[in-house]
Amino acid sequence: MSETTPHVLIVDDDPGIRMALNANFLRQGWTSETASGVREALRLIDRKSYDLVISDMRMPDGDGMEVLETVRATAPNTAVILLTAHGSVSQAVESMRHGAFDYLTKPVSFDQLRSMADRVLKSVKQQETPVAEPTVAASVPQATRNIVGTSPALLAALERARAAASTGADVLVEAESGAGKELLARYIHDMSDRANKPFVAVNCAAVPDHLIESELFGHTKGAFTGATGMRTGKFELANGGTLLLDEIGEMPLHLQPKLLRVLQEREFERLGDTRTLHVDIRIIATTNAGLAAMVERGSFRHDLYYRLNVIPLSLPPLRERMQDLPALAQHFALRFGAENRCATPQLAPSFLAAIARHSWPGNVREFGNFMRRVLSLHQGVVIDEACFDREFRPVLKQESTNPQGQMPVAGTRIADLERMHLERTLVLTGGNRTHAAEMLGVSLRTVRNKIKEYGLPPRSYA
Ligand SMILES: Nc1ncnc2c1ncn2[C@@H]1O[C@H](COP(=O)(O)OP(=O)(O)OP(=O)(O)O)[C@@H](O)[C@H]1O
Repeated sequence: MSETTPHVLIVDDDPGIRMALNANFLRQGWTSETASGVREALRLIDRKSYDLVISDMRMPDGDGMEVLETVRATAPNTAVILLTAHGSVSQAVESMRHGAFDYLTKPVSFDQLRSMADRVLKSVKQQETPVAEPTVAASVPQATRNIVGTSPALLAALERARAAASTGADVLVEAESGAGKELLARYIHDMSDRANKPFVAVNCAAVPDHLIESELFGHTKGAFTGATGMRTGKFELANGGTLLLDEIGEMPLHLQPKLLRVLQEREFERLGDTRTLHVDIRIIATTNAGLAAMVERGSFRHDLYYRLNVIPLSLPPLRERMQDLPALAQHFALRFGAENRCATPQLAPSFLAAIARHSWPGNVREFGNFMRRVLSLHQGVVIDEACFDREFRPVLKQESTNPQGQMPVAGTRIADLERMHLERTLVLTGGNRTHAAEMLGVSLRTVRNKIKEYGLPPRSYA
């Protein structure tokens, strides 16, 4: 934010509102400019820098989300307040106001807008100082804005993450699948002094066992059959920044000593090479299985566990922070509107009440998948409880009444067929993933990945 008077851009296709706000801000001694639509606003944002952009949501040539996305991408220190004429989601919007950016429902009084503007600008200023208050208030850096929610449990996790970020120590994030571990890891990176350096993620469960060593450490040409060229490993790629080892519990036992050495010494060799490479990285590992129990069973080395667990962080499952649901619902609705270049779908209070009656065992991933399904299948209408009832399919429960099921009608998407087939198989095997993998003729890893991809609640499956 500039040290002098704030510079504001008002975007509204209604000339009356535009001129009234402009005159009021100018009277307050602010520098104010106006744009009559999205295109003009994007041109101005491209050329000049503003402390604050106040944008109408619906305009003939686009919507305020486009303005917001552009500002987020190009001017992270510019605050955005969106104005909407649609009041049906006031509760969600109120939560959203604290989570992603500020939001006011029209008609707004100038005083109301002015006091929100002051608060937002103050928050930006705090964020620009080196030691900022941990908060998910409006107009904070990109990473924070992506983490939606204001429940005490989430805020406490973010506060701890910020504290961890400032230390530079390695971190172990433990949470259920889909709860937001990777998001939290990115947040730690973005809040740390490595923010401008690479953030490299490796999903240890997704890389086949025989490839993970070269994936991490790289290899020279001819290091093993099939190594036709030199490959730079993820440790090298992350040099200076952060390496995320997602699902660390899946790290093969035989590789764990080598990983321990990198954690301790920050050095390693590429496969097929004798030269020792030194790296400066922060490691963030995540796990959704009880890693401590794996240590007890001997499937994870205790020395590696203690080395990784320098700062343990946990993120509560969604059912323990249900307060975040309205803001998350609104977040997915806004995203749907932006991605599909349509107006942001409206969510009725009855819909918000319906989602709050379920515990979402697959966490934010399951909830996000559900929102995408509802919004895709009910376009152009207010999303209410009836839409919820039609689309909500409690995983397993519905299928378990008739595990054999009937063949779905032609026209069902292949991905839906695959999901249904996987769910049925899991019902038949009593949730045993190993048996399900055998029945389906795929690897256990594939079953795990598909469970994750479709947002099926992991707890249900042994
Ligand atoms: N608080 C949140 N606000 C917005 N989106 C979220 C939030 N938490 C999670 N998500 C979204 O939910 C999805 C799952 O999150 P993420 O991948 O971080 O979870 P995870 O715990 O790492 O999952 P897994 O253990 O399955 O890898 C992502 O699309 C992420 O963007």
